[in-house]
Amino acid sequence: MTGKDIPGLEEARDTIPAGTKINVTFLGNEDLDMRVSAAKAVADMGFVPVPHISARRLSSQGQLEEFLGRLQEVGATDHVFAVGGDPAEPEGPYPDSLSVIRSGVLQQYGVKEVSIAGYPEGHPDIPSDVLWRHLEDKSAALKEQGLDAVILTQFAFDTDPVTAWIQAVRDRGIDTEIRIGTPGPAGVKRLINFARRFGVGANAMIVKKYGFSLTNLMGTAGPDRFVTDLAALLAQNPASGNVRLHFYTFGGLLATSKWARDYAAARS
Ligand SMILES: NC(=O)C1=CN([C@@H]2O[C@H](COP(=O)(O)OP(=O)(O)OC[C@H]3O[C@@H](n4cnc5c(N)ncnc54)[C@H](O)[C@@H]3O)[C@@H](O)[C@H]2O)C=CC1
Ligand SMILES: Nc1nc(=O)c2c([nH]1)NC[C@@H]1CN(c3ccc(C(=O)N[C@@H](CCC(=O)O)C(=O)O)cc3)CN21
Repeated sequence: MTGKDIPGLEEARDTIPAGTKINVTFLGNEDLDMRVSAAKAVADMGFVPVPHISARRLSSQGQLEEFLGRLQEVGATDHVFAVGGDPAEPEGPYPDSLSVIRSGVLQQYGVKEVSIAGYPEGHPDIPSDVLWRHLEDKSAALKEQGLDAVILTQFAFDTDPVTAWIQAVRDRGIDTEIRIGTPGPAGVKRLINFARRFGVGANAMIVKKYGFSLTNLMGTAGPDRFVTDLAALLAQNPASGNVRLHFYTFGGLLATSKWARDYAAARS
């Protein structure tokens, strides 16, 4: 959820299982108060907040500590997502999430588990060898610091790069839990726009397999086939290890939570 989504969370709360992790983004158009209020709302409703920390958006160590201090007051520091951040140039002392992890500041505010980003299709502005080196270095740094790690991926519409990437992570000896970024049901136009913005593959072939068409932007699309296909592919390969889903709620929290509830119910 974003800092603006507290009403959406209230609307969806009865549809989300207690204890569900809910991430709170660190967007440039939101401020500290909004991020802390959203994390507090998540905790107050019986869910587990995972606030995002965007390294390149931090102007100083003081700002990082102020954010973590405020989050700790509302019981929202057990889990965080440490990510680089989209600014082309760092706004302060942290050029990447590795430098936030290595600062040692996280533990001082009660952080126990850190999720880090994964890119099954790479990143438009970061070379692939740099991404892999940072994934390995972050995994090692978290181990050294005694912090639990989770890898949370960019969303995708195509299961092929996702399964190949999971294999590549395991081949590097990284056995961390992986959460595959999965778009919750949302308007097709919105899905395509977000995919473009973040460099996620969405050509005609990919989206046809996923379940929508580039020539009809009117409807909505959910991850039914994506999740069903992914589950089947992972079941064929036990070396995939611990792989779960992370939903991006581009179409709102309620639409995603209803989708997940109904999908699970249909299979139980
Ligand atoms: N996967 C997700 O859900 C999200 C991803 N992102 C974006 O993904 C990007 C990378 O994040 P991480 O994997 O945590 O990287 P990272 O912090 O581990 O950094 C890896 C390397 O990429 C460089 N780098 C990081 N962000 C950059 C940028 N915006 N432009 C140019 N170089 C950059 C760093 O200097 C470093 O060398 C960032 O742009 C981040 O904002 C942001 C929010 C959510
Ligand atoms: N490279 C990268 N940077 C990101 O910031 C990012 C990713 N990848 N991958 C997906 C996640 C999810 N993100 C987001 C970002 C914005 C909204 C959102 O609802 N933004 C609006 C509405 C704007 C719109 O409609 O375009 C807002 O009110 O801020 C949701 C998820 C950001 N994320």
